[in-house]
Amino acid sequence: MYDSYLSRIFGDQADKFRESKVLMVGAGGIGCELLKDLLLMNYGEIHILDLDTIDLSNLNRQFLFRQKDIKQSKALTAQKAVESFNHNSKLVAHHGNIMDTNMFPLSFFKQFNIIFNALDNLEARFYVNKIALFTKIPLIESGTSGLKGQVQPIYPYQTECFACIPKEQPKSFPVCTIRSTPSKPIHCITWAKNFLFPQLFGEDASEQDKLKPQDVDSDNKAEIEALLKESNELLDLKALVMNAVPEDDSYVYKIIAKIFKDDIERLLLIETLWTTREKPTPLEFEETKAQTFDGQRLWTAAENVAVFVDSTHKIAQRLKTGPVDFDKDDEDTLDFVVSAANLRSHVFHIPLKTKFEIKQIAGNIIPAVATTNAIMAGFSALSSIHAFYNTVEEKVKHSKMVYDSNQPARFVNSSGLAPRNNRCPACSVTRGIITLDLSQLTVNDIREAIIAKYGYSDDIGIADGSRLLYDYDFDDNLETSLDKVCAYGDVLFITDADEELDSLELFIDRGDALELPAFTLPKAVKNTDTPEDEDDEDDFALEGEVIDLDGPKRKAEDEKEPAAKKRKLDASAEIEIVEL
Ligand SMILES: Nc1ncnc2c1ncn2[C@@H]1O[C@H](COP(=O)(O)OP(=O)(O)OP(=O)(O)O)[C@@H](O)[C@H]1O
Ligand SMILES: [Zn+2]
Repeated sequence: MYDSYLSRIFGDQADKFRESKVLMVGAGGIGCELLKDLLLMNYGEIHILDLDTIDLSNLNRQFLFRQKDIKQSKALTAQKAVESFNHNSKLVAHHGNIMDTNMFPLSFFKQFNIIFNALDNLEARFYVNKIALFTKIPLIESGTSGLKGQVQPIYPYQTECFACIPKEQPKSFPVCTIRSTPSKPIHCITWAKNFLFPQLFGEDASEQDKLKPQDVDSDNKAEIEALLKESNELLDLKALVMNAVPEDDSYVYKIIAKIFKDDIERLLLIETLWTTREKPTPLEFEETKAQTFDGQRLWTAAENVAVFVDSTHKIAQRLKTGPVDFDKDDEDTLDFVVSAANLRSHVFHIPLKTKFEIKQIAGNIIPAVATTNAIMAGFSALSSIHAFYNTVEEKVKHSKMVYDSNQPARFVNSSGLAPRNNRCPACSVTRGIITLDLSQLTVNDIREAIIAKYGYSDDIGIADGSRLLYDYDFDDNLETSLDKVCAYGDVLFITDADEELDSLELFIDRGDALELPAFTLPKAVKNTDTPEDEDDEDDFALEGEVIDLDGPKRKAEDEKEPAAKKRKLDASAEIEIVEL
């Protein structure tokens, strides 16, 4: 009966769902919705993969989970939760990190017809994108951020991949703004969370961590000296924290005096800093009772001192049993960041903020909206029907990118898929899978095999990720067994020193005998232009990020298509301090 509904909606395609195996990566906000949708489409086999366990804060929108499931695996719980639904799909749950190549080697991915991403970070998204390129499996990428959401079907090498359009970098501030001349609340919050907190409570601050002149990128000699003195004295204060005893919190006042008074007085001596800026006022304070206050209202300077003492002393005690990291949901660490940021704001005549406001900023919180997740999961599931057309041309022609905007006139928008960007660091490279037994071969064996297979000259470079294994001037490893220098799941990068043939990326997969992918390597494109974007998809350093898939960098072709302009995936911008 239900099958006939499906056939009415999807026609012949419905049969194909039943014969297909799909992988869903991420069983969070979008994943819970998507799993239900995939079941309703009667997919033959659905693999649910997530590395995490359920948290109380997930329950408001991840509707497959209940209070009793807290701390349980998301993947396994999601599977159990839907088992009771009326469905015909075979379900397989995997509790693990998608980037774990031991658990999920390339052969694991090869069994799927479609991969659905329902992830929340760039690193994993880039990784799955790369896997999709190696395996040529269609990938349906999705993401939401508050009311914004997006679904991008990716047909490897045919359409824009996840790395084709540069991603927006995390918001960053110059180190001098953070350390010497803040002018906005965010500068003070960043200072408290990313500088002061790790300095006082971070794990191995030691002599080696003392700031050296070369670490400070400023032309102002006096400023450099002040910063050096300031941060090296801070390490002495850390000793006070480490040696704190429960009954005595007086050391915290020494910390306050140094950070909010002495350091500020030192900064004031550098006249050049204040020619165009308002001068800070060193903090005058009295010792008060350590305590906390209601987080919805603004605290006075004296109240912030009381909270600073309370939270510092509590964290100091906790350090005795293990490291303490900043976490927006950890009251002590949040109180510390709130009071430290506010005291700094007070000193620099910047408006203070409530604990509630600072929690949003320091925790990079953009509230997740269950409805946006449900809508995008629905489009993600629906997009998969195009993957069943017979020809690539048809698949691409019918597929659409879907995204919403908060403009009431047109909440949901779509546009055709853009072709791949021939400058994309991920999909403009020739890629293949090499199968071999690492323990049976040396670097030289692989070097000779590659040269023979693709017609490179003798002068090639072989790197594993960013580590050089061989080049003309570096042959130390030639006789080294490959299992000493590579692992399954690594990617070998082959370059032609003569620049005759194109570079090549080979994904190392486990196998009995050496097998190299068969293709004719294109001639190298001698590119003399400055690349528009140096953003390497292998640069996995970004976490919690704003992804603006086609912000200002997007080029003319989309100018004609304003609907395709604003596409964001998630927007939990981690704040970074950069040196200018
Ligand atoms: N490398 C990875 N391997 C497997 N699962 C991952 C990986 N990275 C992220 N995930 C999972 O993707 C899901 C994304 O879901 P969602 O965006 O709702 O985040 P969340 O962690 O559940 O919620 P919040 O971030 O709001 O606390 C999470 O369940 C997360 O565990
Ligand atoms: Zn690409």
